[in-house]
Amino acid sequence: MDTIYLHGVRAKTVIGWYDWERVAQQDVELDLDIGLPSNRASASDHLDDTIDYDLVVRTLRDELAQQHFQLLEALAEFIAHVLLARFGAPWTRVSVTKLGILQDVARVGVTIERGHRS
Ligand SMILES: Nc1nc2c(c(=O)[nH]1)N=C([C@H](O)[C@@H](O)CO)CN2
Repeated sequence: MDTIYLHGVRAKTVIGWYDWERVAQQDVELDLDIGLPSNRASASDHLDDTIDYDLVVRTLRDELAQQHFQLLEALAEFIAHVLLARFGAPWTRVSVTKLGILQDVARVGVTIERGHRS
């Protein structure tokens, strides 16, 4: 399966288990591997035959800015659902990272895989 990757995508959302985290948006970093429904674009050289990664980033930033989550797991699930249901990806691996939220821990995050990879 051919894939698109988008690594190090910054987005803003309300995310956190604790009340103090839910008063403002935080920056999160997304690492996305997105399976493509076909490899048609390799031959056709046409954007309509693939998943537009620019549209993926704009869609996710817009959606996340309007949502709120308690856990990184739920945020990752939401993103995976958008990629599978709205963009037609057959498979995705989604990593979501909080930056500098824990003392002396640079990055903490969650990775999930959804769909089927052929
Ligand atoms: N498995 C998880 N553990 C924790 C999460 C989470 O999203 N998944 N979140 C928190 C807090 O929100 C943390 O970011 C700040 O203390 C704690 N544990």
